[in-house]
Formats: sequence, structure tokens, C-alpha cells
Amino acid sequence: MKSPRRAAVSILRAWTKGHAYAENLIERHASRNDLSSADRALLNAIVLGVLRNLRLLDHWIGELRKGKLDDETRDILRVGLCQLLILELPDHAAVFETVELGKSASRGLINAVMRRAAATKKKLLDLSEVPPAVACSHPDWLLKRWKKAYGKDEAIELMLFNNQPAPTIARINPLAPASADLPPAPRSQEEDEETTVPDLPDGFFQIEGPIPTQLLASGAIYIQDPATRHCVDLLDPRPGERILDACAAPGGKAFLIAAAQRGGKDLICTDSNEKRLPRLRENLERLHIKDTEIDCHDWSTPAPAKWHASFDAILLDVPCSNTGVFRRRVDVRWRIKPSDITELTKLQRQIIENALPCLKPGGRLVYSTCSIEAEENTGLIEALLADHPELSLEGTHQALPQRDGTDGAFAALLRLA
Ligand SMILES: C[S@@+](CC[C@H](N)C(=O)[O-])C[C@H]1O[C@@H](n2cnc3c(N)ncnc32)[C@H](O)[C@@H]1O
Repeated sequence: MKSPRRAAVSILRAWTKGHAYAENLIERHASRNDLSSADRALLNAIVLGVLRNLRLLDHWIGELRKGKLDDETRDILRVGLCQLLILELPDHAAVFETVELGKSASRGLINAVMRRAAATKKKLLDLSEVPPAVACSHPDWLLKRWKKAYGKDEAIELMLFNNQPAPTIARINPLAPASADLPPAPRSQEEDEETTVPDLPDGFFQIEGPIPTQLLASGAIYIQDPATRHCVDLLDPRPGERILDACAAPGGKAFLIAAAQRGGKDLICTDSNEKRLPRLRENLERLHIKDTEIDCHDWSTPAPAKWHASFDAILLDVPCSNTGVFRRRVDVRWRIKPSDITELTKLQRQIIENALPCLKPGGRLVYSTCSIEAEENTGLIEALLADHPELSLEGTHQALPQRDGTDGAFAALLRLA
């Protein structure tokens, strides 16, 4: 069995080589190494802590040691400094365990850097002279963009928010048989003041402590951030309406639509990624959503004729830059580039153009993203409206992490004449 610290280094090595998303790597390594729940929690805290604080950790490494480092030693030091300075684990454990991770040739160097870090902790943790994008570990281009959009103070608040561990929030499934364990006791006013999640809407609750696997497995609950509901609230699906959820996998919003329709028989879910369809199907079945049609379709291509003018309402929860969910998808900030946003807006527009013919006259379309970039949201909708006089904008909702304390999300409700 591998130690969680050693597994953390292996994950970072694989992540740097671009093999997979951090969350998937953590899951894979934790299962492969048969980690206990405490070790799994430590592994999670270290890997996510390193990825959230990557730039700051490298800044500290630069302060503590001049000169080049091989990639593995750098990853070991990132893991060590994360334990010492971010997770605030006891000095002796952080130093000793980190030295153990190195090959014999690099142990002397790791030991020296870790001891120096422990001895100068207070100075290292004083970030008053460190530029905000380094102190908050975000790429410069993103900070520049957010300063322009939200002002400097909010941009910094947003970066700080992105570095906080996200609470786990679940939605109770109204389609599941009543469970003796649900609903959880409503929170009192005083308790609400203590939670990190402001004003949870009806039907949502925060999971504190271990994940209630039984409730998840029986479909009594589904884990999702409250911001996911805004687009479905705008869509306002009614029982009996024929509804398309075009980019549906893994099914979080399909669940909300089916819950509003009191069943899934009038819902059609599609996704272009065939590999994501089994998980979508499993999720819907577990959530007691029956008879929903699931198809593979790429909406960057024209819709099949059978779907033309056939939906009362369409949800387009399009692929996006994910800039509203950085606290959950901790490595995305290091992967996306400004040009990705431009490319994504082209795809988003194509998806809308190909879905529009599928609306019945008078039908509704909700476009939604988990991005907080105007180009993918209001900018795209304005351009669309300029080219489509037959569409009218009936409402929008923008959730901003730094203002709303939830994931960032955008939704716009359009109606066809
Ligand atoms: C934001 S996720 C959807 C999340 C989902 N609505 C939910 O609530 O669980 C975007 C989805 O769009 C799919 N997708 C990407 N490009 C697409 C395209 N051209 N046509 C259809 N689906 C696409 C992706 O495979 C991904 O599953």
C-alpha cells in the first residue's frame, strides 16, 4: 500500500504530463492503493491544495532555493510545502515525510529546503509584498480579465473564493420514495450563520461529514451546487411539455427538469460524447427517472429532421470555459488559454444555431454556462439576438461566486416568436 504522500507525488507527475483530470487521478490512485478513508482525505487535501496553490508553492520554492530542480524533486517539494504552509500540518511530520519521498540523491536538498521553510514560516506566510496573482495562484491573464470585468477588489475576492474547498451540497430527489433519513432537519437561523453556504434554496442541503452513500445509491439525493438550478428555474419545465436537454451528461440538470415534470417520459437527453452516455443513463435510472430517451448527437452539426419544430422547451447547457467552478475543478485554471474562450464561443453559437430549428413556434430556449466570462454569456446572447429578430430575451441570471457564494453560472431565457 502506498502512502498518501507518495500517491500525491505520483498524481502530480501524471497530471503534469497531461494524462488526466486531477479528480479522476485522485480517485484512480485512491482505489488502486486501497487507501483508508483518512488517507484518502489526506491525499485529496494535498493534491487539491497543491493545484490550488501551485504558483504560490513555486514562488516559495524559488525563495528557498536558487537554481534548477528536476521535475520530481519540485513535485515532492510542492507536496511538502503544501503540508507545512497550506495545510499547516506539524513541522516535524511534514519535513520527515517529505524527505522520505525523495530518492537518496535528492534527500539532502529536500531536507535543507523543508527545514529552511519550517524555520522561516512566518516570513513566507507574509504575502503582503507578493503580487496577487502569485499569492492567489492564478494565471496573470485571468486576473487581468477579471479586474477589467469586476474591478480589482472583486477579482481578488474571486481568486480567494476559488481557493476555498467547496462544500458538498445535495438536492433531495422528489421522485424517490420517501426515505426515513430525509429530509434533514431544517437549519435554524443560528446554524445558517455558521455555514459557508448562504441561503440554501428549498430542497438543497449541505452534507457535513461523511458522504451518505446509502442515500446516494438509492437515488434519494444527488450532489449538485445550488447554482445548477437557475437555468432550470428559467426554463420552467411543466408536466406534459416535450423537452430537450441537448448537452445532458452526466444528468444533473436533466434530473431537475424531470423533477419539475414529475417524471422523465417527455424529456429527451442528448450528448455528443458517447462515453458519457452510460453514466447519464445510470444517473437517471438511479434517480428514478424512467422512460427518458437518450441519444448521441453532436449539436455542432444540424439536427435530424425528426426533431424539427418538436420541442416546447430546450436546455443548452453548453461546454464552456468553466471559470465559474474553479473551486471544484481546481486544475482548469492551469489548462485554459485565452484562445480557448474564443474557440468555445464559436462552438456555443453553433450549438444554439443548430438547436433553434427544433423549437416549436412560441417555444423557449435556455442557454446556460458555468462560465463567468461575458463573451460566453451576455456577449454571445447579444450577438445572437442581433442576428435573430424572431427571438426575444425574457430573462437572464448570472451567479457570481464572489458575490453569491455559489458556483458561477449564467442562464438566458429566449423565446421564439
Ligand atoms: C456542461 S456539461 C453538461 C452538464 C449537464 N447538463 C449536467 O447538468 O450534468 C456539457 C456537456 O456538453 C457535451 N457536449 C460538448 N460538445 C457538444 C456538442 N457539440 N453537442 C452535444 N453535446 C456536447 C459534453 O460532452 C458535456 O457532457
